Amino acid sequence: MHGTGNDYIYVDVTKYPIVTPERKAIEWSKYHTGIGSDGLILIGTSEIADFSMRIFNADGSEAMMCGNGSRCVGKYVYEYGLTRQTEITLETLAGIKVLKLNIENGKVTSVTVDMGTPLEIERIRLEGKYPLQSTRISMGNPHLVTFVEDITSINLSETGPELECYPLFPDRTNVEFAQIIDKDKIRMRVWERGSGITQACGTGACATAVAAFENGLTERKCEIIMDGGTVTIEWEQASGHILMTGPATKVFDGEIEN
Ligand SMILES: N[C@H](CCC[C@H](N)C(=O)O)C(=O)O
Repeated sequence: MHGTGNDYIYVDVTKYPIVTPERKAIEWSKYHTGIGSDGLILIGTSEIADFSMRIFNADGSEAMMCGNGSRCVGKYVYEYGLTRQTEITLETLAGIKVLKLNIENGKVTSVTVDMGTPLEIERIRLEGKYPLQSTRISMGNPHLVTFVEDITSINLSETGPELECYPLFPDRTNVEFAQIIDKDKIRMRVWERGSGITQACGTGACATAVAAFENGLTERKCEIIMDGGTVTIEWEQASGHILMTGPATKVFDGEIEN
């Protein structure tokens, strides 16, 4: 399944337990010898929510949260008959998220996720090879957002891995570059911690929207246009919560030796 092109392998571990998800994420994410994906997402039970989700990047590292993945989990549990609810709570390492499913003809076409509040927001000046004025934001997972005049001038393959491992981030970070198109429209590209350049990043879209508003560049609600598609982010003034709305798409079902 994918959310705006950010594709993961989804496994219902209540039916198909996976003993070494770190290893399987590496093995199955490979494009020529595996399935090919940005990582592996495990759907499970929860004592404190309707379902649980764990997300492993393509390098096997486990992350706290996956925005695009959470939308696809909502689609999965509804369309595979694990629930008839259209509002679902999902336990993640970044806390419980609330999903509102948008259903058309029995299919989940898009999902609105309450991503909670941004945990840390800090403007920082990077020194050295990339002297940048950036904003560090945690959505449960770490993000470094840098606004540029022309996003096509950024060589993400070169800058991404350098900034992912910048000394300020002991656990590495996701890296977003963004260009303001309008007060409610941002073009963003992402180098993801543990997966490299992906088509989109849900938590990264949230971080980008928060950084833009904090820097006075946009309104509280805006579209984040990424390589693989667009999500709508609203940072609610009353609750302080961030709402992310975007598509969820199933590509195929398959079987693989575990
Ligand atoms: N690479 C991220 C996890 C996946 C997040 C992203 N795919 C999303 O949609 O939020 C990290 O290590 O924090």
